Amino acid sequence: MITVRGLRVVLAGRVVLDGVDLDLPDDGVLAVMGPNGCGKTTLGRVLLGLVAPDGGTVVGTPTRRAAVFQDDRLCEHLDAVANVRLVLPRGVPTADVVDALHLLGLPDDALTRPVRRLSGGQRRRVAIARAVLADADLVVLDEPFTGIDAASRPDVVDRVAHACVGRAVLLVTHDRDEAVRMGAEVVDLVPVVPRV
Ligand SMILES: Nc1ncnc2c1ncn2[C@@H]1O[C@H](COP(=O)(O)OP(=O)(O)OP(=O)(O)O)[C@@H](O)[C@H]1O
Repeated sequence: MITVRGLRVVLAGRVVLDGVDLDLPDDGVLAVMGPNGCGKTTLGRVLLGLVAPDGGTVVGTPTRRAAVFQDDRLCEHLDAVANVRLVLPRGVPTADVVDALHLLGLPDDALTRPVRRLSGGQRRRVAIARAVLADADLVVLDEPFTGIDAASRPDVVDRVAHACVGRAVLLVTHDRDEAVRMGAEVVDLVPVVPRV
């Protein structure tokens, strides 16, 4: 269990998170919702170790962590298979990587081109594959399904939910239906009210 108590984060002199309490089970999805700027991404970045808390405690964060960030953060000159291979142990057959990318809706002709030449939705699928195939105990998914077309989105959500069974997942989303589909407990983050 990851336990967050009284979390406070100050960025550029502004209090972004204050008094945040939440529990993220080792095997479960917690969806964080709330208005733009309320600190959802910042919370995910704290769990990933990218932002240090200015107050409160975060206990139980596992060592192995993976993420889908709002920007894809792919290695632009590598193809989809090579991007996923970055997080896999040596010896995983290429056919297994290809199968995983197919399951997330990548067509054959998108597998072997540098990812800089893929569409936005195709790149997203590669970023998702890389995060869920990594051997991580915590997966932070920051609006992961943005750019995935409406027709295939439910299937991608289901595949991600299936791939994440047995890990702690923090899902940042603006879509309550998506959170429910992921089997998430939903937490509404309240924006910090500036003191005057
Ligand atoms: N590096 C930074 N330096 C200063 N302020 C920042 C920084 N990153 C984020 N912020 C500010 O912190 C606040 C929270 O940002 P954050 O991205 O966590 O919100 P969010 O809830 O994820 O928003 P959205 O729904 O728009 O993605 C915002 O007011 C933002 O401007």
